[in-house]
Amino acid sequence: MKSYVILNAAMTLDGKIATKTGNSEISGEKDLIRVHELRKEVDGIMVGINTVMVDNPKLTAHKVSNNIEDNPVRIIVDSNVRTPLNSNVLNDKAKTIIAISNNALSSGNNNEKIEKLKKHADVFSAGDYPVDLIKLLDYLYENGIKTLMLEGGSTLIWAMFKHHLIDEIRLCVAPLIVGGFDAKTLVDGEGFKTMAEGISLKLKNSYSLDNDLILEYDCLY
Ligand SMILES: NC(=O)c1ccc[n+]([C@@H]2O[C@H](COP(=O)([O-])OP(=O)(O)OC[C@H]3O[C@@H](n4cnc5c(N)ncnc54)[C@H](O)[C@@H]3O)[C@@H](O)[C@H]2O)c1
Ligand SMILES: Nc1nc(=O)c(N)c(NC[C@H](O)[C@H](O)[C@H](O)COP(=O)(O)O)[nH]1
Repeated sequence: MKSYVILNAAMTLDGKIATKTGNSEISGEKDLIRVHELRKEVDGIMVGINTVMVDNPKLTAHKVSNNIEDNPVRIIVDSNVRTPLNSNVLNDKAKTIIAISNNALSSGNNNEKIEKLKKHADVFSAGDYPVDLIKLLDYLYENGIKTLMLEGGSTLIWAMFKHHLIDEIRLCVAPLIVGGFDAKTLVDGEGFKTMAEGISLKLKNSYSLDNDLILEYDCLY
């Protein structure tokens, strides 16, 4: 069994989730409240290591609650043990799991860093390289994370789609165009070769929040 995964993200109308410089303040205030309500509802929240390095997010429900018990378990997918020790995700506001690769664990080069991380987080290893997402989701489910919010970024979102691990999408489309070959889109990675291989979606809800449009889809595999 694996966790039920809800991808939540905000993109510009031209499909970017950050500018070429990594700036990603896209959602309006009402959408951010929606995101934090969702963080409060789910058991876990997962991001890729680049999102931690670029945004230094807290990944708590701090906009809607001060109660630590409302915060989901934070999961960082970090094959090479790059999580900075002063990251907000290592604060004491919620439990954190750092998922690393078996190669990073067995090389011996990261022993000191792993010991330091273990003071603030659980460290779980799966897959030689990169992190084996299927094993990670099994582990999360076995450890009580039945619902998991995926917050990005583009590379991890691709890997999760490739393995058919995303069940639902909640997307904020902001009325903005930023362009840029190097700006991250909702899904990057290697991509499928044909439309036929693409993930089909079923639109189940759509509504406006001020100037933002919220779209909700189920993934059909
Ligand atoms: N607008 C939004 O909703 C939103 C949300 C989150 C992040 N972002 C933006 O996304 C950008 C970061 O995205 P990104 O694509 O560079 O990085 P990412 O956050 O997706 O992290 C990718 C990294 O995760 C690691 N990883 C470990 N195991 C992996 C696996 N099995 N598959 C894939 N990756 C694995 C790799 O080191 C990889 O480079 C930032 O600019 C951030 O601001 C935007
Ligand atoms: N829905 C959404 N709208 C945005 O405009 C935006 N930038 C993100 N991005 C998610 C990403 O993970 C951010 O880093 C956190 O939103 C940082 O916020 P916190 O410190 O965790 O509250 N997500």
